[in-house]
Amino acid sequence: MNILEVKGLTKRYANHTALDNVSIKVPKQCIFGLLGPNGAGKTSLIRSINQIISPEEGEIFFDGHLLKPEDVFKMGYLPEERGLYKKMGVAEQILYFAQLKGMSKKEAKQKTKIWLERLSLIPWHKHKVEDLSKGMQQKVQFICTVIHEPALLILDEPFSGFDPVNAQLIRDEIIRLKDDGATIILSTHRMESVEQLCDRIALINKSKKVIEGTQSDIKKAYRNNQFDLTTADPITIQETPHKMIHESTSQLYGYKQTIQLEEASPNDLLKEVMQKTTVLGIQENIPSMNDIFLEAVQNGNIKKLTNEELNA
Ligand SMILES: Nc1ncnc2c1ncn2[C@@H]1O[C@H](COP(=O)(O)OP(=O)(O)OP(=O)(O)O)[C@@H](O)[C@H]1O
Repeated sequence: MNILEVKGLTKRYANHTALDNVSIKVPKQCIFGLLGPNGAGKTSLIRSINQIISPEEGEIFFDGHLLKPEDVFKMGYLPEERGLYKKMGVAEQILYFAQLKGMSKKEAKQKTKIWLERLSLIPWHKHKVEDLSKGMQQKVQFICTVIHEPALLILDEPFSGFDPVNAQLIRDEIIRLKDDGATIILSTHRMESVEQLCDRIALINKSKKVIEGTQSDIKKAYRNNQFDLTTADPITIQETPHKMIHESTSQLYGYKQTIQLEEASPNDLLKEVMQKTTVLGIQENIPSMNDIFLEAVQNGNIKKLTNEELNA
């Protein structure tokens, strides 16, 4: 079951088309990475889902029905440009946003205490927001976004302004929110977080969706038959169809090289190498999401996913 389905969305600003016939499907309780270079159209898509802007064409379905204004109460949106009232107290502000999203004062108070404890903000709860460091303010904004336990959370660069320890804390909280039943759309340029968190990914480039699928299907599609091979002695792989693309000598243990297999299988490679020396290790070089992003956006190399029809 999809919590969100976007069908054929087109958004134009004056004479610029920011979204061109974009469709995505976001299944319930997944972390969905919305990726794309600057200016691709991600914010335009997020704002359309939040009903901040109106697209010219297309439809958005939320939880099985055509999106309606009151669905905003079941969503939480952390925009890239943060918007807290700097002169307001920390707890006061969280309570304000919680009630704005429909929570009773009693429930909002209970949840505020839990979240302030979770994110180590209890000593600051009476301070004005402007007294807090940037990272602490980011934590307050995160709480304001999630306090009403929305079914759909849209987080735009949620890790910006955080040190590595607090970024990990927020990553852990995102996983906890998913485990508790929420669906999360995560828009970020931090590819290590995408690798760590996202079940599914859509890549938007130049206003169009160019890839959509599970992280594992996307990685399978971009496998390039490269293997890191470590051997006891330095050897040269000359025989076709192997192509050695890099050789480096490990100072600690064995000799490592990266082999590009053309026609051959890893077993063929191993058979050949085993006649010459001892194999200490072989591992497939799976492209990272960062490699795939660059390949798709810079080189325009868009691979078809095997189950693409499921995502069309
Ligand atoms: N209000 C607007 N008026 C005119 N053009 C706009 C407006 N908002 C966005 N655009 C243009 O639409 C395109 C898509 O912008 P959008 O903010 O959706 O991209 P993005 O993928 O979120 O980028 P980034 O990663 O830099 O935040 C850009 O070329 C942008 O200049």
